[in-house]
Amino acid sequence: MNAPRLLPVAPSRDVLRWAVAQARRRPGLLAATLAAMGSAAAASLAAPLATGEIVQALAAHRGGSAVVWPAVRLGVAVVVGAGAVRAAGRLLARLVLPAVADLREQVLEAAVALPVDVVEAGGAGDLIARVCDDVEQLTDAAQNALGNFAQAALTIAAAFVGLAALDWRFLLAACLAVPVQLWTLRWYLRACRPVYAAGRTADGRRTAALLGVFAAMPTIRALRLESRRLEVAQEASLDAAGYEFQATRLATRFYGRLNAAEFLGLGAILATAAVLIADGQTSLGDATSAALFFVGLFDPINVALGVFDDLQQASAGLGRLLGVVISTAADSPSASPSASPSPPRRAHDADRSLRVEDVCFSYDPGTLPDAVVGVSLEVGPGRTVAVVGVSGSGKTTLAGIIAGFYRPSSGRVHAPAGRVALVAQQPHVFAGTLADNLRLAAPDASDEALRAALDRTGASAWVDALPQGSATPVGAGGHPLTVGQAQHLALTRVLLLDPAYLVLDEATAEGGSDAARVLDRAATTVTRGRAALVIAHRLSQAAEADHIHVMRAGQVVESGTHRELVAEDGEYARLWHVWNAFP
Ligand SMILES: Nc1ncnc2c1ncn2[C@@H]1O[C@H](COP(=O)(O)OP(=O)(O)OP(=O)(O)O)[C@@H](O)[C@H]1O
Repeated sequence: MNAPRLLPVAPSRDVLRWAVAQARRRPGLLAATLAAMGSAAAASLAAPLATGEIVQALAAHRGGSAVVWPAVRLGVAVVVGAGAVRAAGRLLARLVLPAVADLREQVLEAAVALPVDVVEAGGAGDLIARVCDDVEQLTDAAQNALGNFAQAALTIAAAFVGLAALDWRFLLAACLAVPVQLWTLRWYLRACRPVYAAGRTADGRRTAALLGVFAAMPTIRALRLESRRLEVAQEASLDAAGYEFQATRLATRFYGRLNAAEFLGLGAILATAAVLIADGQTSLGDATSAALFFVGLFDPINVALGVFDDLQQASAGLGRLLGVVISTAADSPSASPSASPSPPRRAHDADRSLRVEDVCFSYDPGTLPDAVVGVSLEVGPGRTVAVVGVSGSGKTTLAGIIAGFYRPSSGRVHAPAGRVALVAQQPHVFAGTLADNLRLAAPDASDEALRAALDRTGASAWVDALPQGSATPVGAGGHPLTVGQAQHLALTRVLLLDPAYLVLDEATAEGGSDAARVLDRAATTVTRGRAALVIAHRLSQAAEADHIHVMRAGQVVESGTHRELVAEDGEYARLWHVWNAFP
């Protein structure tokens, strides 16, 4: 079995660039957030200083009145600090959550635009893990870890300033802990990075394995493959759980080493205090404040280093999310079917034709032969070109390539006037009302516009007969639609979308005879005025087209008008005679 080709991950510099760009978009909010965090950090200095003064007053037996003012300052510092922390949390949420929401939308948009073969190559699990788990992780980190980290960093900086202000030797003593902390952090980051990266990938594989079991349930049951498939899913789950176990073990060792650093630093400060007090170079109050500054560092340091866990994972997730956006921008033919930048639009420009140039495609290069081999064709504005051929000749694959679902392995599709819309053989009906299904193409369309489109394609007759007309729920769990009705709906949606290019893949093939005539008329209405490529199953459709290409084994073997091809007496003529004998 081929290993899945997972979607790319954006490099760290792109992640950083994205984060900086987001911060720059809201400079006022960023400044207010930093100001609130700074106030909270400053307030955290006041409490140890006031406590030191109280200790000094009590030690010097200065009486109860000497402790009142420091006690008041202590109370004010606590209240102001708490208020500033709350304000900073709210401001930070307003700063980062919209950015995460924007990214989520971009990723969803990009995921929908990804070529089908790219999604299939990585397994749908990879994409789902990114769109669900990574977004959740990033939102969580944006709400908690980021704020906690920034606040802790400012509090640490403030405490070091406080220590230096009391006596530079206290600062020096506290700094003894720093090399151990930095070494611990360096060790931890090096050790946990590959574990987290592998863990996220294993999560993706686990999701893919579980999805595989659910998607193939009938086949699994029919072939009695339950135990084998469960084994595969179990292996993937154990693999993912193994990485979580490794991460927990690393975190435990990490906190153990931090405790050792704290012990070292506090011991050094107390020893320094003892020497300085004995020499009369510092007071008991200042020594108390210094010790409290250092003890006050325990929490923020643990928080700052500890949330690296979350920030690391969020940054890995961000890289994976940006990877989806980047890969779509770089690869997706559906975002722009042309490999080269589109020239500016020019009305009535002869160069607005849909051009397919020497396109090849294989569903599994190296294993399967090309399903489309060196196909070239052109569809001018307002023209209808038909593609015909026996089953398996490559028509549907060609339609998928032109619509941007598959990336050609060579050659290119050039669609200079905009996107290519596809009406597939079996269009999907989305869960929602029938009107919702139409509004997918035109979210702002009024009820009147929907009605006009339904009238034009002739679908209003059966839509009005539905229990609640266009407000009838359809799709999964809703009113069932026939394949013909789903195609009719898809054709109506094309009118609302109004694309320059249209590919109809046997859109009318499934209809019964009366329904087929209605759908044929709808198809004619919809293709009018566009460059339309019709994958024609019914040769009566092909006969009306401006030009016809005949495919065999992935190649175009004949081209011409209906009249020319019948006269040529080749493959098309043979198909046409068979069609007339057994329409
Ligand atoms: N998802 C797929 N994976 C692998 N091979 C595929 C896949 N889909 C189609 N093929 C193969 O590609 C070739 C072209 O198939 P395609 O469906 O494009 O032909 P078609 O002319 O549209 O056939 P039909 O008229 O029956 O829909 C066939 O050999 C088919 O078996």
